[in-house]
Amino acid sequence: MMQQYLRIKAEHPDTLVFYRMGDFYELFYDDARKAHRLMDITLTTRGQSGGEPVVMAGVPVHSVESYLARLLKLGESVAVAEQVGDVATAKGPVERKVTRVVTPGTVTDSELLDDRADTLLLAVHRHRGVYGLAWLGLSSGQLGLAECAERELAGWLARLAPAETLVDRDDVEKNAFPALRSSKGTLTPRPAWQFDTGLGHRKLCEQLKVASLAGFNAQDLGTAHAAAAALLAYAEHTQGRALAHVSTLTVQRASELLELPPATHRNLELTETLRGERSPTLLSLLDTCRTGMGSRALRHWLTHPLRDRRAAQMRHAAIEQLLAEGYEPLREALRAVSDVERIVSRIALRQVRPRELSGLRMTLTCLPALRHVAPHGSALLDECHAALSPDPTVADLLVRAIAEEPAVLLRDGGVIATGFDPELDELRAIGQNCDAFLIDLEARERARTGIANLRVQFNRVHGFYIEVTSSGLDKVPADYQRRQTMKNAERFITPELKAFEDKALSAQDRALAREKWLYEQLLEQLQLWLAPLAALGRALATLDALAALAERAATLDWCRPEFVNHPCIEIQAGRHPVVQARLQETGGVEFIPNDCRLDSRTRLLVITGPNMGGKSTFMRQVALIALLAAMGSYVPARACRLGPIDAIHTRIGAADDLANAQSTFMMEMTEAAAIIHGATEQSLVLMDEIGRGTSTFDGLALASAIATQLHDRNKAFTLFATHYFELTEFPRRHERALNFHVSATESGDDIVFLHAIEPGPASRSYGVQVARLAGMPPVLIRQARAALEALEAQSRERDAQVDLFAAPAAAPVRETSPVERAVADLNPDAMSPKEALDALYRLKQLHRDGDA
Ligand SMILES: Nc1ncnc2c1ncn2[C@@H]1O[C@H](COP(=O)(O)OP(=O)(O)OP(=O)(O)O)[C@@H](O)[C@H]1O
Repeated sequence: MMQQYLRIKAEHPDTLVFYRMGDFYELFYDDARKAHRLMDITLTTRGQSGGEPVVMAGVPVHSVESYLARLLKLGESVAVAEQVGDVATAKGPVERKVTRVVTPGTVTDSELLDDRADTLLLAVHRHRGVYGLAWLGLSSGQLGLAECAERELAGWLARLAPAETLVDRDDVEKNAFPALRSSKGTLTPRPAWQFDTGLGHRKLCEQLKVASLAGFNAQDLGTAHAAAAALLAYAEHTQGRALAHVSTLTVQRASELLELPPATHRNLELTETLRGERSPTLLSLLDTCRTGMGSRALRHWLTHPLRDRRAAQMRHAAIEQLLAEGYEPLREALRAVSDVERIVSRIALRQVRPRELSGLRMTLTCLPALRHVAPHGSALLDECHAALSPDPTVADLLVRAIAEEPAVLLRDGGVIATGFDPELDELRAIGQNCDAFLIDLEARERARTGIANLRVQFNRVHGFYIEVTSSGLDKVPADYQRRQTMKNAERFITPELKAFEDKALSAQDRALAREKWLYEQLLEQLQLWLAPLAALGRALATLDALAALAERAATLDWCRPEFVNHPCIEIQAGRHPVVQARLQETGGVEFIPNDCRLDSRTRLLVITGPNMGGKSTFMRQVALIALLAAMGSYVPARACRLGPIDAIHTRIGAADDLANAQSTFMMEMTEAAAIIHGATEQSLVLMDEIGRGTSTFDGLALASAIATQLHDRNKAFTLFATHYFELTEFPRRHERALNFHVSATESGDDIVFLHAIEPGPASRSYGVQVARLAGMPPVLIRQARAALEALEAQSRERDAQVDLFAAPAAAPVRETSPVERAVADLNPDAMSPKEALDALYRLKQLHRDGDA
């Protein structure tokens, strides 16, 4: 048996192997030690193999799913080796085979998956500075390809949030992907040869059943094809079969998406709070979907907003229609809907459970009612409607084939409906007639033996038996054979009962085998309907997400944003949706709405004001409104008009990134540098207190240089919050900049925040008052106030004014050397090899002369 185990283990060296032994899955040696460490299951030793005691740990079969879930969460993969041989007839150990490999990126089990987020498997391949990406949602059937530059990789990882990423083993050893280190999913090294462009192209064509990828606009993505080769091979390997439900491909080009760098994802708390929690975030506020499919669609819209605003506009129009016609009946109807998208994938992978099929049946039968309440009248709603009428054959088949309330597992029987298959019905009838036979037998035997309390019974271990208590033992007839002795009774079997037992048990076995076969046939038939069922899943998901957005718009009083083609961000009475919701929950304090107006003449706002005044909240709300509009949602404002936006960049104070050994200041500058390099005239940039991580002079100098750069060169729409009062001079010298401040008033020693954004610079900073509010001891506050007065007096006395915004002196002009001039004169295209060699000698000579 250990030989068999070691053979299986050798095929799965990087994966924990669960080896089925009776009612347990056993892990051996290092796998056992690891399982002990990760899940605290008891280590034991048993027997010896190769002279060493065998270290093992076991997991009960009935609770295996919960252990798998825990291991997947920890990023581990598991190969499950089942007994496939016949226990009764096997000589030596029963044959075992790995029947499934469960990995973080390829699970499809509804119990192991997060309902409300997609689980993606990603493969990344690097070739000549280009990164090829290929990803697969095994439980949704979506396949995607993209290529990007190194600086964009982190953005893609943040957007896709893969559960597992496949990379070339050599690259892992060379530590070639620093961006992957900060990605949360599991990193799985794969052999280099699996990342092959030609192989990938072929595999993609086979998968999609096409001769060329041109139809998907994916022809020219060689590096991504190489990633796809590894991706598809791994997915098929873990599923043990082809992926019938993966029939289409999306190519995503970064230039088509509104760019949301990882810092923006984090700072705006889109799907996770800064502390890594799921709520309160923008998504948790938005997601009132009735189904997991709807939640996943909504998350996708939020993390993949498109620059082209047509898709968003179609969603806006659908929401308007839902608001006009009523969305509640539709949301009610969606409660009865199962996760069709995942069920369809599991049908394709032939892993679908009986209860999932009865869920699908329920969904299909309630579709007419759902169609009735789903509003028409917008392009997107009409498109969804069209997918809500799948061929009735599927529903009919499921009604006939699957029992009203099927068992959880096929192996328990009771899955196929009565009346579907005459042979199964007959086998079942034998089992059901059992009761009548036993009652009859009991009566006959009592009469024959005269033992009044004789009982005919059954248990799983001993089968059928006749039980006679001690008082009746002397009346037991000769044809009774003893089966078991109890404390106060004996159990017997008779030839008649034995014959019946054989028939009943074999009928039961045959019924189970028949059910299994019928179920497989059913799955085979369902393969014909995968495409329309997948379209149904998508339509239901879209309707659910739209209805949730409509509900949010109505409940939270949001408005439909307007898109225009000229550059502008105009928001009237905008609110930060998450802060507003929190204020309402915690004490009924009113959120103060604020306007924002940026256009081609006003591109940068310098925002000053006290700590706690609401600067960060205001800046974030502008970004959230722009993002909500781009994803197709209504927005928290009275009115909103937006020009084209290509990216939202944010630089907002963050904690030290200790994991990557970067100081706060280094992080601050790295992020700011990325913005300076990436922001365009169509980008929205939030800069919150840049420069505060270093000394005052350094910080001020850098902040003013960064503001100048953003204003003069990038020309991005910029909200620039700062505590450096000196920067309020900026707008006087820069025509497209304006000062704004958050208002506050003093009442005695106390400060009252008004949270209103008003034109002009702040008059003072109120830092000491805020410290007092925070509970600093009075003596400390007095000392700080005295020091502040002294500093202010000193600064008034200093008359010299530094010109913070003066253009730097031009870099000194350097004389070019004779070698450089000679190189500039060369024209390699017009040279013969001989001339080129001569030129090389001449250059060498010139260089030598220069040194001399
Ligand atoms: N418009 C508003 N209406 C009501 N309350 C607000 C508003 N804006 C902010 N607040 C409240 O004030 C708190 C502080 O806001 P915020 O963090 O935006 O201040 P800040 O000016 O950026 O402070 P700091 O300079 O210390 O970072 C928020 O948590 C919120 O409770």
